Amino acid sequence: MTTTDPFPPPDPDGWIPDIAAALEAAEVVDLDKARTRRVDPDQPTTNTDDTPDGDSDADEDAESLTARPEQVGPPVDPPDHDGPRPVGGQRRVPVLPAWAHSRADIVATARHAAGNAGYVLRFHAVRTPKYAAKVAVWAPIGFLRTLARLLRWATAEEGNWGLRQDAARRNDPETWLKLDRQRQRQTSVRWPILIAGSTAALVAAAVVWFGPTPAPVRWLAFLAVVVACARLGRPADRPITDRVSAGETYRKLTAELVRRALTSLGIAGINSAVAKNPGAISFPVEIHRDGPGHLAIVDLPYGVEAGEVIARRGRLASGLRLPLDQVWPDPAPGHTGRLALWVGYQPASQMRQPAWPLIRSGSVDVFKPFPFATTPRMNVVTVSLIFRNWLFGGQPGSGKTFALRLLVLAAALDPRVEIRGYELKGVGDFAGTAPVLSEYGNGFDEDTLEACAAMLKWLYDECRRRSERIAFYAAAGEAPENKVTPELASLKGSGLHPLVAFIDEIQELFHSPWGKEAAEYAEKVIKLGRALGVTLLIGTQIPDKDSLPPGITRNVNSRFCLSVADQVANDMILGTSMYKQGYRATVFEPVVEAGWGILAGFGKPSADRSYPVTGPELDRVIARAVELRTAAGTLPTPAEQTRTTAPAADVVVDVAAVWPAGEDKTWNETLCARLADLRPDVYGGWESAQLTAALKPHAITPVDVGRRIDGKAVTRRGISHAAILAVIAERDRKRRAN
Ligand SMILES: Nc1ncnc2c1ncn2[C@@H]1O[C@H](COP(=O)(O)OP(=O)(O)OP(=O)(O)O)[C@@H](O)[C@H]1O
Repeated sequence: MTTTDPFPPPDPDGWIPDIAAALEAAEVVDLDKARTRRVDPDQPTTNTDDTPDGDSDADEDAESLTARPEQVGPPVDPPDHDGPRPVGGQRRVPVLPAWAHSRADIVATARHAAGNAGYVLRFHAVRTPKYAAKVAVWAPIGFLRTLARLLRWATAEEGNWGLRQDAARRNDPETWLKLDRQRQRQTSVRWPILIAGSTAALVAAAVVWFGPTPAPVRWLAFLAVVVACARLGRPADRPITDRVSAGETYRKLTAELVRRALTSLGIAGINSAVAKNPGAISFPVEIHRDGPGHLAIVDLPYGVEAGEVIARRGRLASGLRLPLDQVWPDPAPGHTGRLALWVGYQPASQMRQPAWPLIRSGSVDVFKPFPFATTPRMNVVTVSLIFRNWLFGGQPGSGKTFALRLLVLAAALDPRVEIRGYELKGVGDFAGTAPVLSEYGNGFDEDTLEACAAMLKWLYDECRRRSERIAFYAAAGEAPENKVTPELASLKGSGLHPLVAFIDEIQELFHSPWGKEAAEYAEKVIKLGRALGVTLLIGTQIPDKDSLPPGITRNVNSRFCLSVADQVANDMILGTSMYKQGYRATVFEPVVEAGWGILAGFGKPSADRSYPVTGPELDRVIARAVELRTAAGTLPTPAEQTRTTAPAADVVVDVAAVWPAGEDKTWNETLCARLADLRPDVYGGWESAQLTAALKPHAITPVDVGRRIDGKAVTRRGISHAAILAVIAERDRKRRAN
């Protein structure tokens, strides 16, 4: 049966039903025929429109099924006003509206309102000259028009004059005289009122203008009068201000919009169910405001899983006509066919993320959760370090180093935690945290890689030592479950204080000659260390099986997958079939959406953005961590600290940076002087021999460079530009190959 809906679907762009079009489309219904056509309420409605993606939101609107006895939840689109609704039935309206449920929600709503107000203000501010011109033209007209109206009112001729003329035409002097007397009576009252009113207005104006009124008040009053005159003088169809036609790219989430988007996904289960029964997609709760956006809880047709929709997030966003990062589908609690679709007021990339709450104050207890990221709704996501191992994966520029470093900063704020780590990229991303690190290495030279592998072996030995200690305390009844407890972690001399070790860009290690052995130790540490207070944090940009052995990926219990290029990388980091289930970090763009990733291991996986802490903020956190550790007596002294490489100076890159333009060979001493200017703390006082020694590990050999000085030929030690460029090119090639 095909029925003609007299009311077409709302205009998808404006969401205002086109009433004229609806009236045109209306047809006269023969009631008798319509009654015989009426469906047996117990029979499912059939639809001959068998195109799965047909114009379903026009013909198959569950909300218009008034004849159906089945009640599919409460109304899905609440009215725009927040007026009282009847209480009773099966569901009670929450006492507080959804936007007032938490401080974060209130702040988000207020921020959204303030953002809108700001937009309107800016909109009008740039048009001020245009408004001023309009006011200048219309104000005198309005003034004269008002004057004429007042005079007309005082003479009381309006209406009366016409009636008197009529009486005169009918030769009815009695009526004429009566009307004239009435006019005279009215004018005798109105003229004094007008004269007194005008005088009072003039006096008030003079007082305001010439009196002791502050200048801003005076000008405001003048402006108010002028604008009022302009309003009275403007043509009825020409407002002074322009209409604010469009603000942000936000549109209210409605059931119709959700239904259209879901039916456009091409999921056979949804389309066939909706074709048979338009109420197959239902909304158990009203669509409501939730933080800085709207939330729709959707019950999908029987047999369709929320994961199937989540996996098609891009198509869903297309169906909603919104940017991808404004549309956040998630599985909802209840059953697997329940979807929580949250649509933000703005794309997430345009929302301002609050600062990490621990930058200014506070410490961390690694046995308790601490803030790590925010959700698209700007809710805080907390994570923990103890009894966990972490894997961070993502392509270059996805923000994995920042995310990993955030955990190191959190660990630094718990003075009990011993921290050791290596960054194998060699750019000094962790150099700022060095004061609190017991062991630190930076670089991808052989010494650093060997030291990093040695740290993993040391961690494994430490795990063995710790397991003996745990056995001892368990026997004494102090380690229930044979795990480190907060008491044991705090007990000086227990040897069971929390230990956090990090390795960023670990693929460099696994590809090195120490890779095989290191992978074995890493896997053992991950398996053994968890209960013993040893936490390993790993970051990698190449999650294939050579760069990240499966034994490691299988055993880590906390994962943060930032932007990745493909399904394989996604599932290597998050675990098998996560991509299929709809957890796809491929949707994030590197750099643009840096810091966004799928966090798994803390309940339901979710898309979150880690807090970026860098520069002075990072220094601030480390300064506080140093204070805490000094007070607790756990700050590693320089003598205790192991440093395998000079921090954060890559001599090859630095030589390339200071190379004199246009020269293909240059003296070492020229370079040393320039290097000292670039980084006085690292290269200050370097001489030619030192530079030669520093470049030797990179296979850059010195050459003799001849110059003419004061007419004499002088030959000294130098370097060829080509050698430097070759080393850099080789590094780039290796990185790309990785
Ligand atoms: N949570 C975040 N929020 C906003 N911007 C971020 C965030 N994390 C990182 N960024 C930005 O992304 C840039 C790259 O971050 P990061 O160095 O952590 O990436 P990466 O994945 O380690 O890349 P690479 O492997 O190239 O070093 C940073 O310089 C920073 O500007």
